[in-house]
Amino acid sequence: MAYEVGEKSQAWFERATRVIPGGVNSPARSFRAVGGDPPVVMARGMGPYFEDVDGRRYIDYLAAFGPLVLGHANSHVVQAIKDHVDEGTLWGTPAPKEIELAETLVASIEGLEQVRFTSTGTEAVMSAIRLARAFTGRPVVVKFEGAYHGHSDGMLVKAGSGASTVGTQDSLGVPWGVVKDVISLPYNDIAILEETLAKIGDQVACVLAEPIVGNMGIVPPKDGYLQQMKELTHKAGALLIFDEVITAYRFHYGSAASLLGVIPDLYALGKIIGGGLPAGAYGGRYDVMQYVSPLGGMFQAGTLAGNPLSSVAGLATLEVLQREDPYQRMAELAKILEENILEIAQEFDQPITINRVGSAFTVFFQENPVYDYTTAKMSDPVKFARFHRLMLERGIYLAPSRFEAWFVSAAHTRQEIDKTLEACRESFRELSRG
Ligand SMILES: Cc1ncc(COP(=O)(O)O)c(C=O)c1O
Ligand SMILES: N[C@H](C=O)CCC(=O)O
Repeated sequence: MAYEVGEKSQAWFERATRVIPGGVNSPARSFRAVGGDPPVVMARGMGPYFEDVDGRRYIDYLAAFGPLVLGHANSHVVQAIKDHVDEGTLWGTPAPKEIELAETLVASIEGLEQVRFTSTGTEAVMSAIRLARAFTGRPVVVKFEGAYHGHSDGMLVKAGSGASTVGTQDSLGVPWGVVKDVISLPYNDIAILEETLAKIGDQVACVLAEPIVGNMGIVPPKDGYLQQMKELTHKAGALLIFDEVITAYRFHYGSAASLLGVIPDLYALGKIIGGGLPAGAYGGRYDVMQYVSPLGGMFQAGTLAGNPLSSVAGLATLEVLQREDPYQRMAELAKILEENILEIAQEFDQPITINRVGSAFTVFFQENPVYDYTTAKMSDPVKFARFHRLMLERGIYLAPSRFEAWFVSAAHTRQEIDKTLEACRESFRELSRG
């Protein structure tokens, strides 16, 4: 039985391709890496479910690429938005909700002494880098292959996520002048970082890392790696930036940095802090943040930054997370998926590796450990594409790329997990038949 995207999805997508390049507003949404377009066009989300425009239901593990830690349309978040929307949508002035959200972030993220809002994670990272360059007076950024830090020019060098599946690893339109000061190193290899900083450390403004990588699939740091990264970075006189756009509030009520015991100089934040509405933020050490305009000479701005509705949705999401503390339950459900998927794959002789941290994991279609971009790329793209389609056919929505995560949300229950495992069993059986 070959899966066919529904007729209404097809019709909507056909309309989309006429007016939107490739029919999608982010390449990560395209199905080109998993057997081709059209993708499914969604009509609504409720709890752990998606419903498409043809009325088909799916269990959702995309979580909109991370923000929806509470699942779709959480009643507390929706009510908070409704309660606030009559006051207006944007003011262009300081406003209570953005201040409350800033206070909440500062109180719960270790080392975040001040914070400035942006509208996206891309801007958050871009601004943190500019700030590090302003503070140190140095040009070079050291980042890691397969990490994704948004789509600002300098970050499209050996990037992961959508950039790695659509062949724009080094995007057209990015001038050499921008990327010549960006160095990409293999993740989890402390010797290479040490060598690099020994050679050119005095030109390095910052070392930028996803502390737990989410964009070549989930790849955790090796023991001691981040601590050594911090020591080497500081020895070179540079700043350490953690891009926690995915990881902040994903694994506990706070940053991954505090879970891992390594606090950076600056953070980039996004996704969960906007509760499903557009938001980003960067911040960290007080002395460094004094360089930000209008206090200091590092200019950064945004008409939509600190958007009242995003602030309200972010605050409501963080309130639920703090009050209900769903993290252990989410991690337990993800663990059940991990253990059973490994068993099922083995039963059908399908070599896979799973990297899981808490409620987020990636199934790599290869049997060796995955600890960097080179090993992540060994995941078989053809098998993943087939698996993706088989799961879709069985009502399970996975991100359409072998380099993304499955996110279990606070709305998932054992019932969805069991249905997912049934679908996995049938899908691996089909895969084993060739
Ligand atoms: C780690 C990380 N940094 C930055 C970004 C960019 O965020 P945005 O898509 O909100 O611009 C993303 C995801 O898109 C991300 O996963
Ligand atoms: N993996 C990316 C972010 O985490 C995907 C989001 C996007 O660019 O659409």
